[in-house]
Amino acid sequence: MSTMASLKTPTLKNPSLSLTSKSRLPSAFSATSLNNLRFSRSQPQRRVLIITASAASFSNKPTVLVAEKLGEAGLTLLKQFANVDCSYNLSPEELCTKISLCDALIVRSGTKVNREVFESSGGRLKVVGRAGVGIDNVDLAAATEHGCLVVNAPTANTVAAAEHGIALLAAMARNVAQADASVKAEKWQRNKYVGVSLVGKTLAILGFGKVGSEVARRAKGLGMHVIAHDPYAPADRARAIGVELVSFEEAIATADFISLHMPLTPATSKMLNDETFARMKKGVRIVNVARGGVIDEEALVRALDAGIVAQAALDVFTEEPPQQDSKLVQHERVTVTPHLGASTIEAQEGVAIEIAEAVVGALKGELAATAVNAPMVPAEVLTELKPYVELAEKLGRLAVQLVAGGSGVQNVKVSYASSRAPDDLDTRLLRAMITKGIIEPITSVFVNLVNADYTAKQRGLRITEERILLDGLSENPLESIQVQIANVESKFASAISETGEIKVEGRVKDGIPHLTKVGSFGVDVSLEGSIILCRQVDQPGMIGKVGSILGEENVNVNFMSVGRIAPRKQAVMAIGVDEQPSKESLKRIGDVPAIEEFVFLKL
Ligand SMILES: NC(=O)C1=CN([C@@H]2O[C@H](COP(=O)(O)OP(=O)(O)OC[C@H]3O[C@@H](n4cnc5c(N)ncnc54)[C@H](O)[C@@H]3O)[C@@H](O)[C@H]2O)C=CC1
Ligand SMILES: O=C(O)C(=O)COP(=O)(O)O
Repeated sequence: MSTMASLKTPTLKNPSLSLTSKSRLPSAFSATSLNNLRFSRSQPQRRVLIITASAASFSNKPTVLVAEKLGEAGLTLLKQFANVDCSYNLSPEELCTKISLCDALIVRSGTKVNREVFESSGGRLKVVGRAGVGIDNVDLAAATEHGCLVVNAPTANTVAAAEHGIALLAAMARNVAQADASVKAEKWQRNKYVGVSLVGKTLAILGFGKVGSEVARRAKGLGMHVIAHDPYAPADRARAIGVELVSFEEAIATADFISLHMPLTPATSKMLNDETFARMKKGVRIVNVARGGVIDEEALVRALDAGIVAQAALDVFTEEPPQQDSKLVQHERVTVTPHLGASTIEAQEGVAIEIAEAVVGALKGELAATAVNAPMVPAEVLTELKPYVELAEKLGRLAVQLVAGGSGVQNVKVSYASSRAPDDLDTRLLRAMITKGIIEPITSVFVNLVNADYTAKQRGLRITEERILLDGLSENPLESIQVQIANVESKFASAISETGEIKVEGRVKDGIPHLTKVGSFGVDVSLEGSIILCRQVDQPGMIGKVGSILGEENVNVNFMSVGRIAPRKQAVMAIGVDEQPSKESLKRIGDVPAIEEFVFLKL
């Protein structure tokens, strides 16, 4: 590595590096990333960047494909921001054809959003909104690989699902559906439909999350003894509603009724099977408003026929709709509904609003609070981290532009100096933005919070993080962020630190990100436009000379700062500019005799 490479280094070979990468993006919204700060302030340079990137499409509204019925309130919200295409009952082929014209897709449980959908989108699809909880119909791995955010609506249908669970429980215990069909068939079978009581019976809730705990609360009101199994549920939440958390074994062995409320995952798939049915209390009754796949349906038929399971009430099925001749559906002791758990007027309005807000927010570039395949960061933390998110991306962007052509970037070290305890500072967001800043200027890949780690890994980029714990208490989550790129040469030799890495450091001042160190030189320039870094022999009049070259071309200088080793020795001058200087002006700056090297960096 040469630490004194190329005195009088020429200007950046391709000063429009980051523009070029953006202009390859298929949609204007790709350019917004998950960080909308660049649109929020009046920063001429950045506005130019976006407009140049995709002038035509930026003026257009994004297109949202709503592939399943969504409440009116949600549609109204969407229409204020986007072109909304409500196309229900699309075949998989039709969905794949349409998707390349869409920036967002909203589905419920009836649409399979598989890998083909993401591949067919040609990179345009930026958000999939699941208007409900379960995301087992969305291929999350494929979404993440394609940088597509998946958001859901996790809370608005909780009560509806819990109420349906209770409805099924009571209807099953008293044979309501069977008796209803019998009366309508002009029979009057009072002895046949004698039921069982709920009071005093043990109900085991499997999956003590949002729905499970609401079912528990209601079942307690019915006088049931409620136990629950959930490996991840906090015991105090269970205790608070008088529910005992027990092992899976104890739950299934002691329950008179079992109600399922876990997500469908590889771990929960066919959790109830021949083996587990065999360990249940004879005559157990089962309710499933979670997902059909958590039960081995053929095993359930066997358990019903063997009398192990007395009755089942099912809202969900492995295949939806199930086959007409399904033994399970047709079984006399099975009550079925067509996936109605979330289907109340109230829940559907709530879900529609929840998902519309999440999708619009994501399209605007805001960080989603209900992201499924990206870190979920609480809103208050997001607000606090916002300027640091911008700082992180810009430091990454600056650091990579300092790398000399031909040196592959592989090892990046990020140091966060903070007085917060490590648990109090979530750096995933910052790491993702540094990754974005590093990768985007040198590739055509679009990086966001969703695919940052995946993209870094794909490209062999290793990002290690270090926490520097500062003494004392500070209101700021972070004091500074430092980005170092190891084992590379720099086109601006002064950016190489004493230890041989390219080093840039920054901090947030009054809500604005600042560059505070380049190599071993302290500087102070706000990261708001682009930057010219010059190394010079420290002497009076330098700021004036460079300033007047830029002034002649009407390039507005927003900040200048000089960091020197010692008076009249070497110094690094950082100049923040609002407009991009012409090549001629940059050359004239390079020709100033005292300037030993310089570089122009786009933010
Ligand atoms: N039928 C319908 O229309 C509706 C169905 N649902 C389904 O209900 C289920 C629960 O939804 P929410 O309560 O909102 O989700 P949630 O995420 O709040 O709760 C799920 C709970 O399951 C637990 N869990 C995970 N693995 C488990 C395992 N191996 N054993 C036991 N528990 C386990 C989790 O720790 C979590 O506490 C989901 O599958 C969802 O898709 C939700 C709404 C409507
Ligand atoms: O939210 C869920 O997980 C549900 O199962 C509800 O599904 P739906 O939106 O009614 O197709």
